[in-house]
Amino acid sequence: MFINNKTKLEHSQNFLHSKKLVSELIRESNIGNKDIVIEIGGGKGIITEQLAKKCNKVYVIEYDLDLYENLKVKFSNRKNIEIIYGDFLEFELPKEHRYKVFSSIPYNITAAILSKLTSSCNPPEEIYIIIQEEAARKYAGNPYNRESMRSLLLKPYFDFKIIRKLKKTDFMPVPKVNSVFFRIQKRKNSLIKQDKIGLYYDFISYIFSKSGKDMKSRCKDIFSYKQIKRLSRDIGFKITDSPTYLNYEQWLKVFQYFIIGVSGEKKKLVYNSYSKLLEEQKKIDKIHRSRKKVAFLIL
Ligand SMILES: C[S@@+](CC[C@H](N)C(=O)[O-])C[C@H]1O[C@@H](n2cnc3c(N)ncnc32)[C@H](O)[C@@H]1O
Repeated sequence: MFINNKTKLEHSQNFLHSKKLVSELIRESNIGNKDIVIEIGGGKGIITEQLAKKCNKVYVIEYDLDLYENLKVKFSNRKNIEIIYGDFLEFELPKEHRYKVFSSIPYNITAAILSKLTSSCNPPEEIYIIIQEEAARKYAGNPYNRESMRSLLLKPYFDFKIIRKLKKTDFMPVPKVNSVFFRIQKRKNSLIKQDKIGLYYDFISYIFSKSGKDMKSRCKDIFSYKQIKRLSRDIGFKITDSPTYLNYEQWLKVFQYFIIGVSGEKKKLVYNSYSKLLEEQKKIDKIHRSRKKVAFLIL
């Protein structure tokens, strides 16, 4: 009994209980009858059931053995539902096919799930997730929150939208935190040209990894005082603002200026900043996750 409770807590299980709500959420998405959809954590199948009526095929990955076995039985006669046992984080995403994700995700692995999906070489066309409100705001940045390094690194490729807020009582057991229905949509074309995207990643990582609280101190090695003063006037920020005060559009303008107005020597200062950041992140992830590798192939 004790072991069961512990397992359930680790798997972050707050279940939706209203079929009406689930069908509204699916209606608010762009899931259609041609779509192949991955559901992370099927739980008791409340989303799976209705997704399968709307789309071509649903692949459900469930990490709780009891829930997995119940789902297998419940959907044994449904040809367009495939239930897979395992950890989504060890699951191999489709390499070529178009697909979407629809899921009420386990909140304890939000960052790992979103990092896996958005950094894939073939990311989902659309990700519809129920997620903790605070996390959604951080990912989306402006206009829901101030921008973060994460939102600025993702925005060239993805568009974010909080579709609606949910009530705590929409879940059983009732969670302590607020939740939202959130959409991450892959852009048809990146907002930054392919040959400049590496430099943009390095540039943003450099500024956000630098010490100093404001734009003036973080940019001092790449822009002269005169340049940062002019940029602040033209783009509309204060040199004493924190980098998170500038929105994505303003950052694009600062980056454009960095491309044309800064010497090659100064550009070199930002090189490899993104890969250094990833290395540090990897070290942190290694500490957090020492899971056994189980790979699943789908599609
Ligand atoms: C918040 S519940 C949502 C369940 C159900 N879809 C619903 O809406 O009621 C999250 C589900 O993800 C499962 N889960 C937790 N960690 C997982 C992982 N690493 N991989 C796959 N499923 C996981 C849990 O067992 C649980 O069923």
